[in-house]
Amino acid sequence: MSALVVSGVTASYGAGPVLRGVDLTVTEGVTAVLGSSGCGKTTLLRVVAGFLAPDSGTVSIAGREVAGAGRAVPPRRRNIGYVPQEGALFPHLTVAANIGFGLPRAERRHSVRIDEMLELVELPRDLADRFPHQLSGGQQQRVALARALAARPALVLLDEPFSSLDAGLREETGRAVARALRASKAAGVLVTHDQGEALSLADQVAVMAEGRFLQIAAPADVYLSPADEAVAAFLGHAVMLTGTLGPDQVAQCPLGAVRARGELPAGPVVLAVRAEQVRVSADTTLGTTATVLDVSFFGHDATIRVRLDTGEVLTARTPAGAIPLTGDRVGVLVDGDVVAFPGHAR
Ligand SMILES: Nc1ncnc2c1ncn2[C@@H]1O[C@H](COP(=O)(O)OP(=O)(O)OP(=O)(O)O)[C@@H](O)[C@H]1O
Repeated sequence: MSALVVSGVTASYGAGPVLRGVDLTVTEGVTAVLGSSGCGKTTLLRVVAGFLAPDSGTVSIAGREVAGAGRAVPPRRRNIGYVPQEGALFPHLTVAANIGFGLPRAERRHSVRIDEMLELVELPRDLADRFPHQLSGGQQQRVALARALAARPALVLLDEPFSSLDAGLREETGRAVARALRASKAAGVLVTHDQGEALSLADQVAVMAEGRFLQIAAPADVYLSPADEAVAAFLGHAVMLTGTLGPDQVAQCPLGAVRARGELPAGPVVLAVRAEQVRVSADTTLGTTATVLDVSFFGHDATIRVRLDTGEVLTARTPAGAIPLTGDRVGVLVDGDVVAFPGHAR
């Protein structure tokens, strides 16, 4: 049985539609809803949680329809947990009382269940008597998840739960939260605009733009086989180049001859060139000549923005090493196959 089935959902706040026909099935594991700011991610969570009624479509949780034609099961009866952006723990309650708040009244004082939940989210038991302000941001988010999981929900909704944490803590907390969700057997829907977070933590990534899902697939599939140009451009910040594909699946484009991935008919194509596929060489006799516009050094690697002599601007991500300087003349090459889509005849 699916933990969540969203079918043909449209929703609005009175004005124009925000969700424009959304379908999503979550069976188990973590599903990341990934999209840029304002595309409707939080609105979808609100509809699933029962804080906003859909204008049309249905929502079923663990096999039971909770929203649809004339039906609106209230949030507390939906068998879901909710983890908001900044945990929203009750400041005047201890960790144990916060976690207990998610439990039926009879179970609230059972420290066994509270200990179990602390263990599940990988926090030491001696944190039970602390107050939220005595915890780090990452610990607070883990307690918020423990509270959400305490009542054994079928589904946990997480709305940008790591956005207030710094980079290192974010990764560590994200992994711990994903482990706890899997161990609890609750399915999770994680809303994020962070691609790395979505690709690394989720079993399924649902890419949203303007109130619709563009693609729902495993992380490697959305990255390596994007459904369309919009998904390709959004994930991995690909640069789109137009080209002409020959019968041998080799396309001629501003970067010279590049091999197109997949089987496309010969003719105009759009090529999605990812930064990690672009290589910059000090030897201008290699590849296509370009001028370095700027360099961003990140320690483990660097990104180099170049302008080809034909005018196109693209970004190369290279290991830190021989990094050129702004204004240098370089040769630009492409490594590996490039994702291609049918182009438009001009
Ligand atoms: N309470 C509201 N009343 C009116 N419009 C709203 C309300 N909440 C959100 N919106 C609008 O609905 C659209 C989608 O908002 P939503 O919060 O779902 O986006 P999001 O993808 O979660 O964005 P973010 O990543 O910035 O949180 C936006 O255009 C927003 O301005």
